[in-house]
Amino acid sequence: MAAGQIGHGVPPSLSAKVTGSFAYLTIRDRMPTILTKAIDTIHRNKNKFFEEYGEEGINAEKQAISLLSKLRNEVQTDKPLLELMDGLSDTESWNQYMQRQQSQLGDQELVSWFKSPWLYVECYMYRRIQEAIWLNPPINNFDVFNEGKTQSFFESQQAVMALCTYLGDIQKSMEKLSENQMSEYFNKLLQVSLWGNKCDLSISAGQENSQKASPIDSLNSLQSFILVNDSNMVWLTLNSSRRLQGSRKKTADRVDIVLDNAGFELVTDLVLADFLVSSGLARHIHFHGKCFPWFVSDVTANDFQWTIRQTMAANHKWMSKSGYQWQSYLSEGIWSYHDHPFWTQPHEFCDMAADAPDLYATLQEADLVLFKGDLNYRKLTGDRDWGHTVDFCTALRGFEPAPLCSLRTLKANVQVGLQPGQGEKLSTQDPSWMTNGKYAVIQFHGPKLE
Ligand SMILES: O=P(O)(O)OC[C@@]1(O)O[C@H](CO)[C@@H](O)[C@@H]1O
Ligand SMILES: [Mn+2]
Repeated sequence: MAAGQIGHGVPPSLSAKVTGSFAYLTIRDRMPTILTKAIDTIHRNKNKFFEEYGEEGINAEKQAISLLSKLRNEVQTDKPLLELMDGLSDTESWNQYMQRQQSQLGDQELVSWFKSPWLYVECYMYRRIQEAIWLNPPINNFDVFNEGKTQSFFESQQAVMALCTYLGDIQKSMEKLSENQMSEYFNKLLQVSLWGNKCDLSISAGQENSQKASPIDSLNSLQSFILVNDSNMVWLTLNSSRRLQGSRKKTADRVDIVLDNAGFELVTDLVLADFLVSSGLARHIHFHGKCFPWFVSDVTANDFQWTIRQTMAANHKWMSKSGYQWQSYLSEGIWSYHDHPFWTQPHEFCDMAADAPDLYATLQEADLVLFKGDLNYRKLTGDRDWGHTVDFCTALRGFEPAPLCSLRTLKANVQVGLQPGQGEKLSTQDPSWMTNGKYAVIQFHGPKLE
């Protein structure tokens, strides 16, 4: 059992209270750096704002920068968190969440950056960045993280082409595939989507002169870094709902993908989704993205559409073919993109049923929900100080809208569902195993099928 366990068997939230912890270093170093970069980006776009909006654009740029500099100062000096002032549809809910955090803390101290749960304050920072933009028309549609996202897409072109070619090859022989071959391809594309979450893109052959043009080639050498691999359960879940079709099931087979990052990772998710549909493993895919720019690289509706348009426009046969295919899935309603304010709120997912019952009900319609990335894992497990051998099911604390699977490379120090001794062994071999992005999990929760 983890140190610091509190009542009802639920361990405390990770927080910067613990000096030197990953949460502490993130808030002390990483978050101010992200704010500085956002400020620089706005400043670099000054001329563009002037060309588009004249003096008004320049004034908005100055105002937004001033709000972000103030925010950076609040973080660095551990000021109390402030209520949001922008009066948007989620403002009230954020302010109520702050009250909730305050009541948990008691009257002795105020909710602040280094004292409150890391998950909460980190999410809050991204909402405050957005407030600084939204409060400043006419630049209120500006995405401060857009440049990084598009750059990540362009830098991984080689890997994207290789992946689309691989998908095209599978699809040419799809009719003749045995069950075994099908499951092999499924596992490969699931793992490509998993490693797509490794934000340094080292899986991609994006580097110059690389012989390994395909991310598929790296999979074997990465295999031993997958600490929990429940992909067989995911495969069985997809196949069992296929068998049930037409009998007990009211709705068509549906897989939901709760997206994480734009750039190469999004392409790996689209390729996986294409395979699920073209192989008949799923009939519909619902993608879930963010309502506004979030955690630097997360997918918004704009990023989603942009990525598909870019793929269509590529000067590469298989890549553009994939892009056109994806566009037609969307226009035929086989694929759909959804966003919901809950994905850009700070709640642990165990709160979803009570705090976003409509979203919970939507997920309940899926046969399988894939959660991409580290932040989703933190929210699944509540970003708490769980022992490594605690069951994934225990850490989910009742969040089970449908069979679900987390595809995550480890970038934060929460990891459950390991074998006894596994965490200790890793800590000796590689002390930063939980945060260096080298390791990953494919972790499933749902009915156990044979
Ligand atoms: O969810 P993702 O994109 O895989 O990762 C998000 C992330 O970069 O942000 C946090 C640190 O700032 C960590 O949860 C994680 O490292
Ligand atoms: Mn992300």
